Amino acid sequence: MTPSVANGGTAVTRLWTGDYYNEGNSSNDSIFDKVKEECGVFGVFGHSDAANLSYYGLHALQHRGEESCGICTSDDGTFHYHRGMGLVKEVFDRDRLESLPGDQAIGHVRYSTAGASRLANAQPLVFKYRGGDLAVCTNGNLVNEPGIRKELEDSGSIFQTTSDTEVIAHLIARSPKNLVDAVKDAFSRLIGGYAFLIQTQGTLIAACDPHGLRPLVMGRLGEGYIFASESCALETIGAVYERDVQPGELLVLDKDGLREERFAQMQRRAVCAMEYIYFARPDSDIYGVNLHTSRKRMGQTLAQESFVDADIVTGVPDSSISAAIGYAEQTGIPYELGLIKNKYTGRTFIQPSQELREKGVKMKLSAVRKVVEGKRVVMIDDSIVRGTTSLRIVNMLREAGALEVHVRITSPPFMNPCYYGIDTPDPRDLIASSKTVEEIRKAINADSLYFLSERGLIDSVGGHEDEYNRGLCLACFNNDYPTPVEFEDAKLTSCSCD
Ligand SMILES: O=P(O)(O)OC[C@H]1O[C@H](OP(=O)(O)OP(=O)(O)O)[C@H](O)[C@@H]1O
Ligand SMILES: NC(=O)CC[C@H](N)C(=O)O
Ligand code: SF4
Ligand SMILES: [Mg+2]
Repeated sequence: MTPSVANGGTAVTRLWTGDYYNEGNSSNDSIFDKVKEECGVFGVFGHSDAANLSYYGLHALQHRGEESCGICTSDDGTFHYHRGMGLVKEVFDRDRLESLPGDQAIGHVRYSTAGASRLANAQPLVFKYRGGDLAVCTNGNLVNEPGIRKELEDSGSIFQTTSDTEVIAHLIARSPKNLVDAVKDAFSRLIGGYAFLIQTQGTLIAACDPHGLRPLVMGRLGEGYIFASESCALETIGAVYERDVQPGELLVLDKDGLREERFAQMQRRAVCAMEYIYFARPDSDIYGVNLHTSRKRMGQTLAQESFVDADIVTGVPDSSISAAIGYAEQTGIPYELGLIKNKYTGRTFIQPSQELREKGVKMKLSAVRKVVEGKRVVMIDDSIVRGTTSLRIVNMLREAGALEVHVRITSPPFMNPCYYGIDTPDPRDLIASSKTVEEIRKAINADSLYFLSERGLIDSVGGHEDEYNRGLCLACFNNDYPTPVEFEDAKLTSCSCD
């Protein structure tokens, strides 16, 4: 699929690699080989240690984005900020944090989906406008951003970045209304999946898209308020979880305290299923559902749907360990540590060539020969995207002496691109888009292969009261996108919204 984007009557073609989604990155094709993490946001309001808390909060969210990070504080009406390429612990040190005073902050860890991975696009983005200072950061992706950007540029806007996040700042700055109404109007124009934090001197605003595609939680630390993409970041700084930011909701904090507002009615709720399957940390809860527990249930459900007689169950670390425990518990087959992940490998995707990438995977994972030798192994992983990881791991287990390797995947076949903040490869490279399950089994050299059913996935996540298929976004599996994703001649053409 090559979607196009409306633009006042002129169709703008959106390409999948290089052109729009990651302009400037196309030469480094290694970053397109996987479904990649998204971004993480973190915010503090009313706590004198805002920068340090943001540092620890972002560190807890590091798995959501390793390319760049930043923190912007507000101290008595003055903004202080720092952004850099790399990990939180590389970009910030004690001196740097001391240079960011204030009792208010927003921070970000980035994995780019729109706009190249470079310093200019690192977030929070910071601006001066007629209302003073303005900082914004987001996790997600704005599907109709190119059209809005074009419209703004045509009427004089000069963009500082190629990040989709910047349009919100322009929309706010151009509005004659007060800040909160300007923000509401701006959000009502955006289509996509997002969790936004917006800061001005004395105000912090948190908002979630009308479908709740991207998670955002609020907690309390003493008198202060904390926002984070995942609840694990609250736990890390000793904050107490209070609630999830609801789809279409706008939470406003200022000198008068917390105000709960809406910019849209909640539409079809569609929380990203991949958050539950893969992205979020197992110690996080999303909408009250713990990630480890739901992944364990996915393993149990997989076992009910596709039992196979074997000697050991092993999970691909780290994301599939919970599911492997569930599969083992359900079947009575012992769970074993058949695969080990090297903690120090880090960002394997930045290695440039295919050859080095393959070495990178070997650097990252190894089979434990003494555990798998002579055994029939059930190997659990969360997803097959291109199929390269599964093939390598199956071969690794065989080379270590496994007699049989049965692959069980805790998601349905990944067949369609994501438009909501997950970086997916070119749709033609998604192995399930062109191969049957049996063909994939052969391609990854497995003795058997089974993908968790959509029904099984929904039941395993649980906690979603909506009717079948209505509480989760499953579009990368079933092509049912909760928002329009194609724009042509100013007409929305692929709307599956209610
Ligand atoms: O079919 P593929 O294109 O190979 O992609 C699928 C793999 O990618 C992810 O792992 P990854 O190694 O990226 O990172 P992880 O260590 O966070 O699981 C995912 O967990 C699968 O294992
Ligand atoms: N992965 C994300 O959530 C990315 C946020 C935003 N679209 C960017 O590319 O900066
Ligand atoms: S398309 Fe897939 S990855 Fe994207 S939001 Fe929906 S479930 Fe998540
Ligand atoms: Mg993996």
